[in-house]
Amino acid sequence: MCFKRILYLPVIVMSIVKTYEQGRQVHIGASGDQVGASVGKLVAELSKSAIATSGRFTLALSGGSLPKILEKGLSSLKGDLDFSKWHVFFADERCVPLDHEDSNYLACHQALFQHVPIPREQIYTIVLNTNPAVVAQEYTQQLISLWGTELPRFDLILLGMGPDGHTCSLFPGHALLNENSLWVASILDSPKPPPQRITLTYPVVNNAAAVAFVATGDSKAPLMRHMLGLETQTPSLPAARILPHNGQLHWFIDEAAASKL
Ligand SMILES: O=C(O)[C@H](O)[C@@H](O)[C@H](O)[C@H](O)COP(=O)(O)O
Repeated sequence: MCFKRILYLPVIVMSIVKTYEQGRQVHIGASGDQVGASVGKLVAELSKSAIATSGRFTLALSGGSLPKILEKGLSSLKGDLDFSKWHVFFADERCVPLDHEDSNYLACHQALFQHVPIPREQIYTIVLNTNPAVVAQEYTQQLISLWGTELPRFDLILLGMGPDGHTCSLFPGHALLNENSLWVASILDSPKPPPQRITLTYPVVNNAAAVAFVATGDSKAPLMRHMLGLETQTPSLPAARILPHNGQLHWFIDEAAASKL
């Protein structure tokens, strides 16, 4: 009797990676799960290489949909990563208590921090004050506690992009787009609620060793050509002005966001 051997191979569907203008690496995933898995893989790789060269991994996280997408990539972060060497900041944060439903810290806690052993004192959270400018000054001191007076150079900053082209809390047409001296600025009139926030500024974000945007869904599709340098718009939208001077720029998007490329 002849038995036919059937080999069942796991189907590993990888994101498609393409290179666009000025070296932007675009990773297109078929689903949110796949986008999350690819982002998780990058975080794991950069964590390992940063810890090998400098003994620590400095990361900044955003709010919006990013934490939940990152959660989908958690399995890439389990394993041999040394979370005791992680230092985590927020690319922007809403001026609300840490246990408020609008807090980016809370969203990141639920999606990531509660699952991995990052020392709590190495997760740099805002100290709330009625004056957001004071919150920004205090947060700057927290950056100084790690980098001294040198311009911070994050190993990785994870960003989202709003359908209006904002990123961090840098909104189109806002005066903060011209902020060149502060590392962390406050905003009182964010068009996306809540209105009071703090945000890293361009000098810090563009000094990162790597920046990765995570953008999914149809609402992001009309902006992608501009974001990847294929179409100019004057003035450039805030997210399109993120071009690290001496670092990598990644975009992790799903097929919906990629539909107009
Ligand atoms: O705190 C915030 O509001 C964010 O940090 C913000 O910059 C966000 O990343 C974008 O608005 C994209 O949000 P979505 O991913 O939800 O579209």
